Amino acid sequence: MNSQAHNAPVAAVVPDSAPTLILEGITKSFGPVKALKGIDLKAWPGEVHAIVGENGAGKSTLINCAAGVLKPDTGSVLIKGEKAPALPGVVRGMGLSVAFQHPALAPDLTVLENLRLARRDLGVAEAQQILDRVSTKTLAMDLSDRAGELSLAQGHVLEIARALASRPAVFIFDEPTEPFQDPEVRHLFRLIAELKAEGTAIIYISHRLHEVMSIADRLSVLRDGDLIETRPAAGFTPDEIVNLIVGRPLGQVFPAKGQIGTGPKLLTVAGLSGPGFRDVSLEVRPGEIIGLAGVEGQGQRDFLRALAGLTPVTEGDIRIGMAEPRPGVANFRRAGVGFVPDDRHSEGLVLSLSIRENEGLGQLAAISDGGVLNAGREKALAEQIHADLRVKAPTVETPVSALSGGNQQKVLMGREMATRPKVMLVDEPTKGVDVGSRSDIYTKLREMAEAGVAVIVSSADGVEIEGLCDRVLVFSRGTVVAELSGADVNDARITEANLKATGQRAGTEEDATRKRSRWLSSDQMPAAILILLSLLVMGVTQWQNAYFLSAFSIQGILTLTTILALAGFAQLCVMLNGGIDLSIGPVAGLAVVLSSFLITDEAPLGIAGGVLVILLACTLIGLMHGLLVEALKLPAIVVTLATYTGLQGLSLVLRPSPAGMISYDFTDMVGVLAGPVPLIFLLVVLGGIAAEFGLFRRPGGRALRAVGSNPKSSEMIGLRRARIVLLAFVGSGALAGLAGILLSAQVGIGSATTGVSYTLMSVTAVVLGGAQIAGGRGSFLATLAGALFIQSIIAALPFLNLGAVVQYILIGGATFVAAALFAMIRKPGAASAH
Ligand SMILES: Nc1ncnc2c1ncn2[C@@H]1O[C@H](COP(=O)(O)OP(=O)(O)OP(=O)(O)O)[C@@H](O)[C@H]1O
Repeated sequence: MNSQAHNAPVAAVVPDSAPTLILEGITKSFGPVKALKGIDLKAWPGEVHAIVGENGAGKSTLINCAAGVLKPDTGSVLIKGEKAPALPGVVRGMGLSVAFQHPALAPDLTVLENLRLARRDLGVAEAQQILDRVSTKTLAMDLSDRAGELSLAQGHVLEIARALASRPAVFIFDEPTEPFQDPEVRHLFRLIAELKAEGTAIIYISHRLHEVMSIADRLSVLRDGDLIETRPAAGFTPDEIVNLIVGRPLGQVFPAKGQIGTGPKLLTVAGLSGPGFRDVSLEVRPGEIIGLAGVEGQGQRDFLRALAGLTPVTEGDIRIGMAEPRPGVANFRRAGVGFVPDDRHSEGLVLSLSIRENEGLGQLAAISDGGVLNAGREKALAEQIHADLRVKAPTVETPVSALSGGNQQKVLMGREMATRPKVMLVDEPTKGVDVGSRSDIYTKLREMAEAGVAVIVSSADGVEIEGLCDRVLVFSRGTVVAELSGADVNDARITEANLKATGQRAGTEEDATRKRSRWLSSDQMPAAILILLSLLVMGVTQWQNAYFLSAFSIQGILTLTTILALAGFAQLCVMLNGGIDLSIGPVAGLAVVLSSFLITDEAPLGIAGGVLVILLACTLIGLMHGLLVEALKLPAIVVTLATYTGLQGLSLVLRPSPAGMISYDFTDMVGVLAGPVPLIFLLVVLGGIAAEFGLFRRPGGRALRAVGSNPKSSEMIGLRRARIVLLAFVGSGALAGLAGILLSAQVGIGSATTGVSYTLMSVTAVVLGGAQIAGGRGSFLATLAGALFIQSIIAALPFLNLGAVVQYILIGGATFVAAALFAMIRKPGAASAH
């Protein structure tokens, strides 16, 4: 249907100004799925244009086309009259920002750094101002908090703040209030009113129709990729909107409340305490749905997760029927607990698997015969859920990553419901779900309660709690402060209970713990610890053997530290992107072999020429790795494993046995001292400081960490991921080459096997330095300190009369301890008080 006719500006709503955003004839297909079928839409300054539609109608796809995240198949996007390309960074620069439905944040970066991804020159004071403008007291965060440690609702606040930081002329909100409660929603609406008054054009997508009705000036309805209606919002009745969205009249959204049975208790919780909540008691009888309410972060979510066996309980009992499940989530599941977490992406679904496989994961035993999966039964199960919850996807073989947000939620809900649990725990049951499917989910939960399942729901949506639940526990500061039932289960009473009870969690002790754990989890902390450990190793060895700390051995340790640090830097470049470079050793080895041809006394190009040629060759190897990883989408480990063997072979062909003396002039040059310290060591320290500054203080370094931390989000906010990955590999090749060139001066002869051990040693230095193998975190200075620690141990052992075996045990053990320590310290929430 042609939407143009409905899309003209309406004088009562819009003054006669030009639209800030014009979408013209946008079409977009994903294979056979026609997500958008020729959409025309305009947004005017000072207007809130709401877009509603059922799950999979095409809302997010439309927004992604407007933001340049997706390239429309046809049609154009005009911002302030200018045609916008499909490049998110450019589109943002033209004045369009999106607060995405799934926050596009880099979890390993701080709040401030995430804000600066949107605007490089953002000062601390302004960043704080922006954050204060978006955040309520309950969801407040520090600029120095890591994004990965924030709660889901705080993540949404940061997402909105990030979009606001670039001062957009068009501000698109894609389901911004899903994790918000009433006070946060009201706060957001005040912000939107201010933005409207400042002349921002606002596009607002939501399934919460009462919110849409209260904020929208104009409303568009999308259905199946068509824009079927655009009118001033005041012209719609709620029933009419529902009818347009769902394509059928819906009647009652919530099913009638239940008759609470007198049967045996389904779930008994007595005096339960755990992290975030204390002394909670509850009995659930057949036929009732229990709601958990409270301001964000008051313990209700922690309590629900404890009931799922996810967090350890410190005191109290949980009984399912008469049985007491053993600790651990697997035991709780076996005892009949179904759980739907609020963060479906990180905890609920396996995005790369199909709908069928995700549904099957819920009951692997039931769909297997003698340990072999029965494909037919799995398919039948998935198709049943698909039909029951009206999941919108071509087939059950569709990967979950290709579903719209609301449909993903239905897949997750369906999986847990289908396990026929005795206790059904649901955190945000209808997050992102359209009004029609909400009704289906509520009906299913009610049917479960009536069939004798203990149903407990935690929700930020007061309307949902009021409409669905028979009894509500209101949480504040970790305890239940009110229990409401019958007619008292309403939004007003819940809010009243919240207001009466909620205080801020205070405490200088908590702040001190936070500061301490923040330092412990900082990127530079490993450097300090490793330097101390290295000094300790050297001190103990000197104490045992007075010959150890001679000028000669100090120079030896520092020279080898320099070489290993360079190899570590090379590894770090790739690891920050979430890859691993197995070829570092062979590249360094090839550089040694090439040096024995090009940096000799008879070298044809002179020393400088030889060094340059070798560096160029190694850089090209890095470039080749980057191109292969990006063009063929192969994992770095596969590409560099292949070149590991290839380069090693090449070195052996060039130097089957050690030969080719390295020029003494060059060896002397490398050995130049500044006092007792080799000059190259000082240079590598300076280089490490500069690289560290670049990594943490320059936009390029921040982009590198962001890409490693969350590649998809980085692309959505306009970082050139492919280019960054390519540059990282180029850097890696060059640095490994430089390490090899210096190594050649150290060994003095061309040998094909000299460099090989540097692959594993470089990984060790980087991991000791606290880098995250999955990408996003690492430190050049800590890698340098890691290299110093390793070389100190290697140098010390002969002086302590200990063999090489001890060296392997010590370094291996230290690496293991370091990795375990970092994993523990950096566990989400470990450094956070939220
Ligand atoms: N990357 C993708 N690959 C394949 N299909 C996709 C992809 N992204 C979206 N789709 C499909 O395009 C259609 C529109 O999806 P979209 O996410 O735009 O819906 P939506 O209106 O935002 O839904 P929701 O309210 O659930 O968020 C859906 O059928 C979805 O499955």
